[in-house]
Amino acid sequence: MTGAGEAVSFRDVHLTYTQKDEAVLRGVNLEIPASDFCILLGRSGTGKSTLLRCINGLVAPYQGTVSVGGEEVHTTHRNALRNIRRKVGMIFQGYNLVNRLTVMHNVLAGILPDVPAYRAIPGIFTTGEREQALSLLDTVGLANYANHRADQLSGGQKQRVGIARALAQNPKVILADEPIASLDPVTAAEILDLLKRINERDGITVVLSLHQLNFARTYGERIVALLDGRIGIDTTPAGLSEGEVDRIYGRGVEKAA
Ligand SMILES: Nc1ncnc2c1ncn2[C@@H]1O[C@H](COP(=O)(O)OP(=O)(O)OP(=O)(O)O)[C@@H](O)[C@H]1O
Repeated sequence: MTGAGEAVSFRDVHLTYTQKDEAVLRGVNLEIPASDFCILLGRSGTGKSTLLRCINGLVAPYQGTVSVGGEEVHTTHRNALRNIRRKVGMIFQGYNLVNRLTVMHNVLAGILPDVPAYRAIPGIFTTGEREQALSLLDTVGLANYANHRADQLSGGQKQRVGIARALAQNPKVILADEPIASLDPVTAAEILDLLKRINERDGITVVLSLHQLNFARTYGERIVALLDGRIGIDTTPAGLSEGEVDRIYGRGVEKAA
């Protein structure tokens, strides 16, 4: 289990991609306690991916600080960033698997930063590492697919491999950027069930962006939404009123859904 305290913290974070455009994040303050299951909503282009990418240091704010487990992400120390990235697993809408590799090798990719170069480059793994990967494939329900090529899997199965790969790095936090956007509703619910189970079983903090309100309400413990570059809504599923939904998406979305 992760310890008590904040898993992820944003303090007055401002971020821009180009000098000429308005900043995407304009004073984000957000504290996500360890073991939270936090769902991030917001219209397209409001900066959900950007916010998630700040947490593992893929993009950097020009003002403010982001911390993971109390450590600042954007410091000048490369080792600090490397350590934080090991604590933060990421899963993606497009899965980001290596299609020509087996399911097993895709999962083992999660531990590559911890494997010495003489084994990492030729892809040599110990029996213990393979057993651990197989156990994670069992966790995500794909133990029988270890030797299949990744491109032989369905979308839902690919996302399960993505989750197993993230788990392989033994993360404290999992970030999921629209992990169900390409999946049918039944498969999407299965993936969210799996993430929830991992969150509850291992105490891993999960932060995920979604566009589906029904799923946000069913699975979220906490729902936050980006409005005008800030966290404009921070509530629970029960607290997500029609008025709040209108503030996020514009009027009438709930009635149209
Ligand atoms: N690499 C980049 N270079 C320049 N601008 C970018 C870059 N990535 C994102 N942006 C811009 O930053 C803003 C926020 O993008 P972001 O992808 O974070 O939004 P989002 O809320 O995740 O959108 P969606 O729901 O459509 O995935 C958008 O205006 C986008 O065009």
